[in-house]
Amino acid sequence: MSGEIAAAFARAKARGEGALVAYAMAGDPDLARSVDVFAAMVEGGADVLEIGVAFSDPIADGPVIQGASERALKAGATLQRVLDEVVPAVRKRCPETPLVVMTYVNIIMAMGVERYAKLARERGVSGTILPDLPPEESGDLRSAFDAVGMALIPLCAPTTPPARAEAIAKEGRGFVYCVSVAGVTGMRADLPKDLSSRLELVRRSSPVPVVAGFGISTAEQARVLAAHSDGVVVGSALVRAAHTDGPAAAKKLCAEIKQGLKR
Ligand SMILES: O=P(O)(O)OC[C@@H](O)[C@@H](O)c1c[nH]c2ccccc12
Repeated sequence: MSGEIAAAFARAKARGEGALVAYAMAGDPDLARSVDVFAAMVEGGADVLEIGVAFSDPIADGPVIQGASERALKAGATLQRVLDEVVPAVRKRCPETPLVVMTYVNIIMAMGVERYAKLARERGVSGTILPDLPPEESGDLRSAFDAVGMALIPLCAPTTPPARAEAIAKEGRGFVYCVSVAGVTGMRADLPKDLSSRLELVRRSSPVPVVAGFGISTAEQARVLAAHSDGVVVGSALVRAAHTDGPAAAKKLCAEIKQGLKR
């Protein structure tokens, strides 16, 4: 089950590196050119790609990703088109790299959970992240995704009580996503001091790799977090680099952050 994700983390570990989960928005600036961004990030060293599917009300997102979401919606990036056009194209150019879809529950419900699970898996998606999924509903989705061999990747927030974080970690699929700060996505100069201990706590209960995400944009931040996790997620900084200076800039930033992830 979602063996591709486990294999990617294992490959990074064998090289003595933390894994880089690199996020970009499918359809930013348009569907074809977003494929170039994903491929460039893999050339820069990204181990896992997180493919954003735009939603009109992205409550967990800060200004950078909100901007990307608006551009993607204008470019016509629906879930169906992302699965039909972006995922297969990225799959083809980056055959070794696991793909994870990140979107909001409404988008999945609109397609139908079972239909999404089947189609996404067929197209080569290894996991899905849904930040607004209520805990009561996660069991049903997890079962539907388990049935096709796709991971429902859980999130742990700074506000998640330790016992709850342990329970979430135990049910982890693919990897566990530890959100570093309460609030929305976006680059931050400082990350909370207790993040390392939260990561260690989750790691003790998790059968799958544990990554830190939200606010990370530099090699130095990655270096600090790599000591307490299996890797980091970088989103806004890559979205901004690609938007301002194109795919090559996103590739360069991935390579810099990978330097920081070397143990
Ligand atoms: O942008 P940041 O701060 O680097 O955070 C990662 C993030 O972009 C990506 O994982 C993501 C984008 N939108 C989200 C919404 C919720 C959780 C996670 C995400």
